[in-house]
Amino acid sequence: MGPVRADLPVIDLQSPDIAAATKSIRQALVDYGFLYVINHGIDGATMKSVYAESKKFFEQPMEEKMALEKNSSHRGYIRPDFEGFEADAGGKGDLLECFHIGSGKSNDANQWPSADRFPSWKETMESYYDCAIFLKSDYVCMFGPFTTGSAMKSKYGSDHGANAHTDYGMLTLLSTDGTPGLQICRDKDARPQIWEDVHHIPGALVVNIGDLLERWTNNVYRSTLHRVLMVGKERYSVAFFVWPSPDTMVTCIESCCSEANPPRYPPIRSDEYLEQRLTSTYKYK
Ligand SMILES: O=C(O)CCC(=O)C(=O)O
Ligand SMILES: [Fe+2]
Repeated sequence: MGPVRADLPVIDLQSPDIAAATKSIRQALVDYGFLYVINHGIDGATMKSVYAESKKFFEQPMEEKMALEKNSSHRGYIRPDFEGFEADAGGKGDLLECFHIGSGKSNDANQWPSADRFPSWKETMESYYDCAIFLKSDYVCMFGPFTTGSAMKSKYGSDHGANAHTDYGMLTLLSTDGTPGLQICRDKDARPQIWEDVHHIPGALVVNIGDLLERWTNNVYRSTLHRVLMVGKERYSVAFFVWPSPDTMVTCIESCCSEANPPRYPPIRSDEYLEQRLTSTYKYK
């Protein structure tokens, strides 16, 4: 028998019953750290163009892609076997290719393919980015009023997937081209680990919690271990990572601790935490 299907809740972001939707979101984040959202406002045409542009970029010869290799701000192209998630420390990196875009159109650290050969690349990616930012703001207000940073990653793989890992930031909004492979492991300490398939729901986005939010909520919300197994077919996905603004002090949220359940982690600035995590991920250079 293959892995079971993860029975993740589907949250309708246009639901008129906000109280019920909020309750389901909270429960899903406590139980799984993963959920689906529908009616999220990113239209099918935008999605389609992001995949078409990604495909065109990743299909280029390696030397063309390497001309935009990731810079010190972690923006740009990441070749296969470069991104090593900590969960596999000592092992090899992922056999996936990625392209990272960072927050803000004014951000000079971003790298873009040449406008001659990719006339609509930048515009397409920025348009998706803007939709995701708009969407993210609905979520972020649940956690309090602070501004956020973010990054977007377009990924491509054909033979091997992503090693088991948790995401680092606050939230991840994930879209895939429908090719299966994503799996979650709800109890990271269980042995053997039990993996469940996250099936594709056309048009839905998968939302999951990252380690920073787990830390912020004193482990009330779960950053769930996940991985991507390849099924011998090419697969594209786009992940949008939501981070708090760099100077945010991540100090245990009051309602998540008490005398009996004291904070497990000392306060840390958001940029310090993320830099530590990014540096250890990209140590394979
Ligand atoms: O491609 C996917 O389905 C998941 C990718 C992922 O987990 C990540 O980029 O952090
Ligand atoms: Fe991930």
